[in-house]
Amino acid sequence: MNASLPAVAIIGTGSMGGAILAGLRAPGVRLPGLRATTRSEASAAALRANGVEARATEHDSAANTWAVSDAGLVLLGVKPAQITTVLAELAPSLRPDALVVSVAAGITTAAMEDVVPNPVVRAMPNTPALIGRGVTGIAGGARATAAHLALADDLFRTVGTVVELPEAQIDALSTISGSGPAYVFLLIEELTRAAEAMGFEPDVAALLVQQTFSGAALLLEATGEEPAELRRRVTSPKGTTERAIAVLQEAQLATVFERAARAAQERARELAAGA
Ligand SMILES: NC(=O)C1=CN([C@@H]2O[C@H](COP(=O)(O)OP(=O)(O)OC[C@H]3O[C@@H](n4cnc5c(N)ncnc54)[C@H](O)[C@@H]3O)[C@@H](O)[C@H]2O)C=CC1
Ligand SMILES: O=C(O)[C@@H]1CCC=N1
Repeated sequence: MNASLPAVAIIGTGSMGGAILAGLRAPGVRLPGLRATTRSEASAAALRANGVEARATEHDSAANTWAVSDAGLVLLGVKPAQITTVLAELAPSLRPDALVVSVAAGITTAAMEDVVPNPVVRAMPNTPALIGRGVTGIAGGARATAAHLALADDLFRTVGTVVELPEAQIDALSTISGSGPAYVFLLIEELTRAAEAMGFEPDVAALLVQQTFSGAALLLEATGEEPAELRRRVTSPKGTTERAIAVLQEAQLATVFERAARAAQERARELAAGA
């Protein structure tokens, strides 16, 4: 990945902020500065041990303002409930031309624009970003120009694929790809449990299931075939898979994911309302 970015500040370097930090430190990404903050001193120390300029907010009330003072791009990786408070804290120290990018679920660009005069982009990445295989939806707020969206696109392309879409669709995207890795891991957990119930030792069960998931995902990617066609090739007529698929379909698998996604979307609306 080749990208040239302005100085970046990551405010809240946890699972998601940390994944993006890793992308920014990949070979081929050029940026004049990178500063990161976390709440706890222990995690800031871990970042520093890894060569990152980092400070913690717990005993250092200037940590966040220090991080953003020279930044042209400010990534907010704190929890949704903290976004407006943290932005209000940053406001006096933000460069007027700095682009603010938030990955917080539910929090709209309008809510952030009420707190700072800067351009704002809302983004929804997912955790495979940690290995450069994320997919991120991005949407610009009222002050974001095409150049700001291009900058956000460059940022998230360091950790995978980027999709630009209207902000009204970001919550929906979050229910599919933002939360999606958790759905996949739940399926892996449950199939592993089934393998153990069939008598396999836990390590063998884990190996069988993990290789099956990663093999199937890679097969889908490598062949470019439709998943339904790949499933058909496993499901021999009158064979064993057919029986298993019938049981899964009886369990209303066809609707359960839509219901799950709608529940996640409702929670995003609650987060937007501050609940
Ligand atoms: N985990 C995921 O799969 C995804 C998370 N998100 C969003 O990412 C955001 C963070 O979520 P996670 O990374 O999962 O949480 P996390 O708890 O791992 O990270 C939050 C980070 O913020 C730091 N922090 C807390 N208060 C702070 C402050 N005042 N100043 C600076 N840093 C502070 C914490 O020390 C921690 O490092 C949330 O808004 C979430 O909606 C978005 C997409 C996917
Ligand atoms: O669960 C959450 O709220 C965040 C947003 C999408 C994935 N994790």
